[in-house]
Amino acid sequence: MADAPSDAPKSAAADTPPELLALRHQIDALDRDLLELLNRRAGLALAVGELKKKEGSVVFRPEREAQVIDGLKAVNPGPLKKDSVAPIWREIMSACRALETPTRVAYLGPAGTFSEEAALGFFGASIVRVPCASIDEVFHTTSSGAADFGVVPVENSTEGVVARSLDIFLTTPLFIIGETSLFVRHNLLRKENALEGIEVVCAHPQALAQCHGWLSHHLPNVERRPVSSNAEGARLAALDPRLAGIASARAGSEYGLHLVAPAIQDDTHNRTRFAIVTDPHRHPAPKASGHDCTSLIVSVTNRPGALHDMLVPLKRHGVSMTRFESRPARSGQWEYYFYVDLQGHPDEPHVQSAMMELREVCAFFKVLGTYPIDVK
Ligand SMILES: O=C(O)C(=O)C[C@]1(C(=O)O)C=C[C@@H](O)C=C1
Repeated sequence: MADAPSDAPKSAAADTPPELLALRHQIDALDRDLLELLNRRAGLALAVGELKKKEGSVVFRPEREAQVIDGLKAVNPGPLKKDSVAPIWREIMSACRALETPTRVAYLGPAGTFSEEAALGFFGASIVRVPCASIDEVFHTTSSGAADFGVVPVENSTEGVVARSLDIFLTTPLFIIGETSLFVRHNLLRKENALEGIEVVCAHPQALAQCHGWLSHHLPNVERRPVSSNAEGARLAALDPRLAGIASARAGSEYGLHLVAPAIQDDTHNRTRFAIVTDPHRHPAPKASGHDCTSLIVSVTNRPGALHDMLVPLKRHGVSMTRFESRPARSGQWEYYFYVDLQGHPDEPHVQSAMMELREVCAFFKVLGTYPIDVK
């Protein structure tokens, strides 16, 4: 006779093959060891925090965090992938940092923007989020002291520079202490799971431009409405079924929208680079980490050979230029500001000499910051 069905739920273990159970047992034991080790690490971070408080020095040390990650990647024996090291240790250091002091980070909000994702990617999740309504507000919130750091987009691999950020860099008292970049995957989001019936697509102008080809092909007669951020577009789409937004999948789940069409950006390798800014009166420039970048804005007077003269000191001292961007100076004279990234740190003698000579030939010379190159 068959057994009478029992109402009692079967224990998960009863169904699990013994081999799997044994492996999970080992994982559980290691997780407890890891937790113990992480707590010991957190205790040391707390002691570092006390020391820093006594000395009156700042908690966040981007160069130290970059060195910790670089060092671990170099000795990682696997099978954990090298690329997994940075995100794991960023979170560990974020949690340790939060024990020392809260880190308030301003970025272009609302919740669900790529800027928020960049902030979390750089600082880890243990931060106080300060979403702002515009790039201008991110700078303002950071310089007023309402946030310790600001995260602003500076360039996109499809669309080029983020002009507003570069223009503000010209006059802001803030400086750059870090950089991070993100793969930007745009998705069409909507309340209804269909393309039919969409009357307006709302997104940040950069996102509309990055999806121009897809929109022209699939929604040729639909209005494209620029809004302050992609997450704002998603928020609006959640309020009105005639609207669709273009934003991250995270923004879609944040606002309860269907992902009607995934990855609609024209360039599959679409990346955005962000700068991390802070107030130099409250935070010192990062020390040399061994893999650094120095960002400058310079201009030269409009005369034959001026640009060539600018490059000579870099060549003479063997300093690589990894970025060269021009923006009109708005003088009406066809004059330009050049946004230049140099490889290295001003504490390195060859970089210092090149910068001193460069300053001599420039009509305008501003150091935007020096910081560890993004470690992934
Ligand atoms: O080494 C320090 O200065 C610390 O405060 C510790 C620690 C870490 O967790 O490793 C935390 C925050 C800093 O940004 C750098 C590193």
